[in-house]
Amino acid sequence: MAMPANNAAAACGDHRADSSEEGYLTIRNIKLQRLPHLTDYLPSLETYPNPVDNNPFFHPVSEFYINPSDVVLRQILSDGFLSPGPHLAYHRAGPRKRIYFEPRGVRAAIVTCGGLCPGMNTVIRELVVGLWELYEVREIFGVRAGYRGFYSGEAVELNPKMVHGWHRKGGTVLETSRGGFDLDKIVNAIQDRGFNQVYIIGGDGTMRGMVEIFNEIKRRNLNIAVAGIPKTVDNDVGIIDRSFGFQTAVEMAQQAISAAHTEAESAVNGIGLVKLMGRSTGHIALHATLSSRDVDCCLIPENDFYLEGRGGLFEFLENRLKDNGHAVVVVAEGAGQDIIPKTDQSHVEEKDESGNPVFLDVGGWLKSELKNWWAMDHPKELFTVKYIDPTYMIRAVPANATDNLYCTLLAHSAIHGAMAGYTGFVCGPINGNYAYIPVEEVAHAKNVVNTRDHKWAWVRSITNQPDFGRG
Ligand SMILES: Nc1ncnc2c1ncn2[C@@H]1O[C@H](COP(=O)(O)OP(=O)(O)O)[C@@H](O)[C@H]1O
Ligand SMILES: O=P(O)(O)OC[C@H]1O[C@](O)(COP(=O)(O)O)[C@@H](O)[C@@H]1O
Ligand SMILES: [Mg+2]
Repeated sequence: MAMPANNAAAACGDHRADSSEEGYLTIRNIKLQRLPHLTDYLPSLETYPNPVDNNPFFHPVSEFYINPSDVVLRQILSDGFLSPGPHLAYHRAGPRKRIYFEPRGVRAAIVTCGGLCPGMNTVIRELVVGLWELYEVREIFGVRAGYRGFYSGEAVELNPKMVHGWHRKGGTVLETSRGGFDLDKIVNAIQDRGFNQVYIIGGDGTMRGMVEIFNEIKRRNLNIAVAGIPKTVDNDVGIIDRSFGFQTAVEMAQQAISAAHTEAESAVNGIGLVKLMGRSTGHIALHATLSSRDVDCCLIPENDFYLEGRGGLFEFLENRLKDNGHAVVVVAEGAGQDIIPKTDQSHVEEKDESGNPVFLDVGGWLKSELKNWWAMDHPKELFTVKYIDPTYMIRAVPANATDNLYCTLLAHSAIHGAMAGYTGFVCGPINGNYAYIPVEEVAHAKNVVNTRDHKWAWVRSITNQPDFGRG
């Protein structure tokens, strides 16, 4: 008998559900975020036993399966007096006892979109291996080169043998691209090719596209589950703890900082300047600064800065050079965009194919400003700026061990969710536990550095950098 898997009220017994505000279900002190499910618009879908039941490697015990009423709390820190509840929660990720797809009837498609990020190949590999080994799915396809690949070419058939060593490679074997989002063509192609599970690996832009795909599939009443796996080297996707590949990128960034430090230390009045990725968020710069300890000043898009006068960057560096003889500055690519003088050409904001702003080169500009400043103020003293821009080197690498494990759990969570009939969802860790989150929410939740919290205070206590008038 089919149990409406999404309906936590039914799962918990209706008497325990206190109210059902739109988008949420309040059960006692928990406000559970509603998760889209195929039965929302196809109410009479059949269910099947989970094939993991018969898998000789799992021997599932009763605790193995996740109940529809198992939740992950959004906030684990709260003031008991100020926030007595109800507390926002999401459905917990993991295998369900009954599933909504007959495994041999599944035709899965996997696509990667947007910029590279360490671990993309691991996610693809684990989707293929997980679908094959856990659920006995035999029709798995890789869509080539991003969203446009749905309608512009044939998908590649994948199996565990083919993807065996992919976790050791950087980039994405399926290839990726920006732009090329054509809703009708994409959904027509999904329908024509008979895909009934679509796994989308991408960042904030990709997730906004996924919302449209999911809504269109729903509008057409199609029995197709759409699952998202958030990918962003910038760590700018909200709600989840962090994105996969981010830690690997921070590790790579540290190598650039370490080289800048060596160069600066070995020169008279040496400045090591490192520009790091981070389109409009400074997470990579911040984490690389905190973990390296060699950084004297960290400039991020969330915190405006200025060069001249009291409390400015030049004054700070002057003191640092006097005290230490060298200094290291880390700047995120999106920082300082408002103070870089614009030429007539650069006045027109450039955009990439996906509509993301293309930034002016803050590193190159800062390097020349530093040289001009020193030449003006100390014409007779030696001075060196060594500028390092590792750009793609921090993201075009295989994932480290932690990220590889993380990618595996993400892929398996996505599979379990789609098999359970959930759709229009993204999976990710919240406070260390894997959850399913409606894609609509993830697509609009940006994760920026909070310069008012402890982490930023920690950066300032390590660097002693100025607050640039925010004090
Ligand atoms: N608002 C949007 N609606 C639909 N598709 C979008 C939207 N923004 C981006 N996309 C598509 O998502 C894909 C990846 O977007 P992009 O911003 O380049 O990377 P990321 O997803 O990593 O942020 C591209 O194919 C792009 O056309
Ligand atoms: O040159 P590309 O491939 O467009 O990528 C550059 C951008 O990609 C990023 O790594 C972010 O990419 P996503 O938005 O795809 O995650 C930024 O840090 C950087 O500005
Ligand atoms: Mg993005």
